[in-house]
Amino acid sequence: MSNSDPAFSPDPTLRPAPTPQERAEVDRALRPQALGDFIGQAEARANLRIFIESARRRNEAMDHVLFHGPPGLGKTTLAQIMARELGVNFRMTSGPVLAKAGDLAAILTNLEANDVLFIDEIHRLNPVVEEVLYPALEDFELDLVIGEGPAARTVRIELQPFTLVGATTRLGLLTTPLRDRFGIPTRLQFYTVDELHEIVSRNAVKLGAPADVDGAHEIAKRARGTPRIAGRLLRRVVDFAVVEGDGRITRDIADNALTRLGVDNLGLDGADRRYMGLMAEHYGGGPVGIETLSAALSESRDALEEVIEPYLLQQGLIQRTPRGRMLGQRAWRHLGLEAPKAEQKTQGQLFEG
Ligand SMILES: Nc1ncnc2c1ncn2[C@@H]1O[C@H](COP(=O)(O)OP(=O)(O)OP(=O)(O)O)[C@@H](O)[C@H]1O
Ligand SMILES: [Mg+2]
Repeated sequence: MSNSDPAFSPDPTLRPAPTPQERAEVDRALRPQALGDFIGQAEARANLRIFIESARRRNEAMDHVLFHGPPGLGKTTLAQIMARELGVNFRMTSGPVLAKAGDLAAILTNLEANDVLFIDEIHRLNPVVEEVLYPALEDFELDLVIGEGPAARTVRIELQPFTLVGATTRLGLLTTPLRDRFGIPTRLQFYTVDELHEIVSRNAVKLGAPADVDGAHEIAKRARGTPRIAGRLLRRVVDFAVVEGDGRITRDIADNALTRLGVDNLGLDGADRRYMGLMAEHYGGGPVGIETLSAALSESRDALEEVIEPYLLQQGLIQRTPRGRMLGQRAWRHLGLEAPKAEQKTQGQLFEG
């Protein structure tokens, strides 16, 4: 519709489908590399900038950082950016991968001074490994037990100072002692539509399919506040733009593509609508327990709590109450259903008490 938009520089070249390797390269190309390229999370970014600069000037390891928040908001990306800005190596592992204390010891003893060690899914660390981590975080020391039975002895190993960056989608599952050892706990927030708009516009150019203002807006507003989803939707819209349009992303192309992919005008997909539809149709809008929803939807409780619910909560589509989940008024409207009278009464009572 806005072919005359100045931000619009058409590149109608048809290109062959990318190989998986090319896709990985695109992923790398889309990941912001410097703090200055990272859009959104203004507060976290401003603070990190100070802490990074201070650590650099003092030539010290930066304090340990914990990133928490829903998937796809940029935890891994920020950890990589931190290492790059600090000018140190980036080592990456994850909670479930570190099965034995020795696995962690091997990584820690190989770190160079001030390196960043990133542990993804840190809430899934084995308790034995976690014990080993405590003195490493506090005093840069490892206490390792060598041998077994009566011959067992403890050796203390000095480590280079390092920065642990932990990431988790489930802050509540972290033990208190582990949580307390992070000097810089940082919660990542859902992105605003304007922030996602900026991300989509930049990435569209990098993908060779520029988006006009309305096209980028349409994708941004349907990306569930999440850059990873924005990236995924953008790629699919590019496919439609290339095959059914002239390679440029307009509002019509984006709207048509996203609707055909089952992403509605709030950005909800089939899984979100199934969740809300079940609550409306079978449980009168709740309250209904998470275990019941999990069984009825054949989705793990974790998937519901980590992936589906955060955005629905943020959008006021559902509420969490002591007695279970409830559908909000907005969800009833979105589903095109009438909220039962009783539902309103229960809600009133819950919020009074
Ligand atoms: N601020 C941002 N600007 C542009 N792109 C971003 C931004 N944040 C994240 N992305 C992109 O979104 C995708 C997901 O980011 P990332 O892998 O860092 O998320 P995450 O929080 O680590 O997710 P998970 O919890 O699933 O590990 C990446 O492709 C990344 O390039
Ligand atoms: Mg990650």
